[in-house]
Amino acid sequence: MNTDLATLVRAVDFAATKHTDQRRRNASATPYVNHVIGVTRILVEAGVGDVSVLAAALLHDTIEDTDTTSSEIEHEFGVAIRTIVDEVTDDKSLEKHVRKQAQIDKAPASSTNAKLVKLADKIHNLRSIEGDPPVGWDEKRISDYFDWAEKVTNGCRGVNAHMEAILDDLYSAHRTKRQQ
Ligand SMILES: Nc1nc2c(ncn2[C@@H]2O[C@H](COP(=O)(O)OP(=O)(O)O)[C@@H](OP(=O)(O)OP(=O)(O)O)[C@H]2O)c(=O)[nH]1
Ligand SMILES: [Mn+2]
Repeated sequence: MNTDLATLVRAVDFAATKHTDQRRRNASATPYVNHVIGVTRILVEAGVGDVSVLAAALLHDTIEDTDTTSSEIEHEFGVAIRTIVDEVTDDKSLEKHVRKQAQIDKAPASSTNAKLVKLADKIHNLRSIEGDPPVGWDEKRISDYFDWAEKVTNGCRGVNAHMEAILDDLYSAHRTKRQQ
């Protein structure tokens, strides 16, 4: 089999297995793996064809949200993919506000590949917040997430015009809605 295709299938299977007991926090408790598959689809539709970036997108929440370790990713998928996943992994031992600020601060110096995954991750989260928000999120929490995401994605600009245009539309639609 084509090795790129094999890597992607192994990554989707690895992600589905690792996230198997996790659900999104929306009312219908969507399987968590739908998020990482959706993020990867956004990249493909934005013209990203690098298999390392697409596999890293499939794996991007495994270290942060499951028992997966960085060395396990390296062992299974190699150093290039491990490096991208590490770059988009938050340090969960930090307090939430410190962790959120760190994403803003670290974004501009991230690699192009990590920026691509971050842009797609934020697009997927913002779209799902608008259409099917996490249970208990009021308008203020939603607006705060939009404001924070904009700061992070502003630090990731210059790597993909298609995703940046999607984000511009999401932020401007949200601003219009907020003013109503
Ligand atoms: N929009 C949305 N998000 C959900 C849902 N269920 C789980 N999440 C996850 O929650 C995170 C956003 O919620 P926050 O309250 O800001 O963050 P926290 O979980 O890290 O504390 C995202 O993590 P992340 O993907 O690691 O990205 P990031 O936002 O931390 O960069 C997102 O994937 C859902 O139903 N809708
Ligand atoms: Mn994510």
